[in-house]
Amino acid sequence: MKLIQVKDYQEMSQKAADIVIEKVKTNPQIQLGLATGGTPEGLYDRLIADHKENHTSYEQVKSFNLDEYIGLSSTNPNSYHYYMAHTLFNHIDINQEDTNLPNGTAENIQEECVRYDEMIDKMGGIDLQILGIGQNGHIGFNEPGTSFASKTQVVDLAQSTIEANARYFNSIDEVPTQAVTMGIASIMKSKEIILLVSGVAKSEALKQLIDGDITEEFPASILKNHQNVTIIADQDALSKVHVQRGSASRD
Ligand SMILES: O=P(O)(O)OC[C@H]1O[C@](O)(CO)[C@@H](O)[C@@H]1O
Repeated sequence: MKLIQVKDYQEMSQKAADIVIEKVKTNPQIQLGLATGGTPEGLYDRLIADHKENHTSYEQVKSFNLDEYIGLSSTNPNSYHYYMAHTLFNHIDINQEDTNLPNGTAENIQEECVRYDEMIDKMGGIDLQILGIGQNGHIGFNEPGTSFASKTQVVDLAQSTIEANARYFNSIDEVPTQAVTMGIASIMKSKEIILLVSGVAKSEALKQLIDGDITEEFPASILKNHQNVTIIADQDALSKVHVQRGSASRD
C-alpha cells in the first residue's frame, strides 16, 4: 500500500480530487466506485467545483456505489441514493442512468445482490474505487467477521456503526439495522483503490490497518493483498502510526 500523508481533511480531499480528475481526463470512460459517509464529501465538493470551473466531463463515466441501507427508498434523505444525487450527481454532467447503487428496497434482495455483482462484472469492473474506513475497520458496510470471499450481500450493521451514523438521523432508532453492501471480494476486484482516512476518530483503525495482521476481524486489512492501493491520510488519522515516508507497510 502506498501512503500519501497530508495535513488535514482539506488537503486529503484536494489530493484525492486531483487524482480522480486526472484519471477522468485520461480515461473519460472510467468506471468509478464511489463511497458515501462524511469522508468523501470534500472530494465530491472539489469534483463539482472543478467541473464548473474547468469543465471536466463525466458524460461517459459510469459509477457504482458500495452500499445502501435496507428499507430506505431513493427519495429518503438518509438513503445513499439521495446522498449521491445531492452530494455529487446533480452537480456534474454524469448521466443518471450510468450511476448505480444497490437497491435497498428491492422485493427480492438476494436477487438484487447477485444482479449488482453481475452488472459490475458484465460492464468490465471498477477501474478506481474510492473507499472510506469505519472506526471498526469496515469497508463498504462489511463489518468485522465478514468473509474475505464475500460478494454483494445483506449485512447486519454493527452497533458502533449504527451509533456513528446516527448523526445523520433524527434519532438512533431511525438508523436502519441492515444494509446491502458490495462484498469484500467484490471490492478487491477493483483495479485500483484509494482509501481516504481523516481525523483522530480513525487513528486507531489506521494504526490497525498499517501495523496489524490480515484478518477477517478487521475487514480493511485485506487491502494489504491488493496490488494497487493508495491511502491518503491526514495528520490526525496518522497520529498513532509510525510510518516511513511514502510507505504504509511494516517491511
Ligand atoms: O466516512 P464516514 O462517515 O466516517 O464513514 C466511514 C465509512 O462507512 C460507510 O459510511 C459505510 O459504507 C462508508 O461509506 C464510509 O466510507
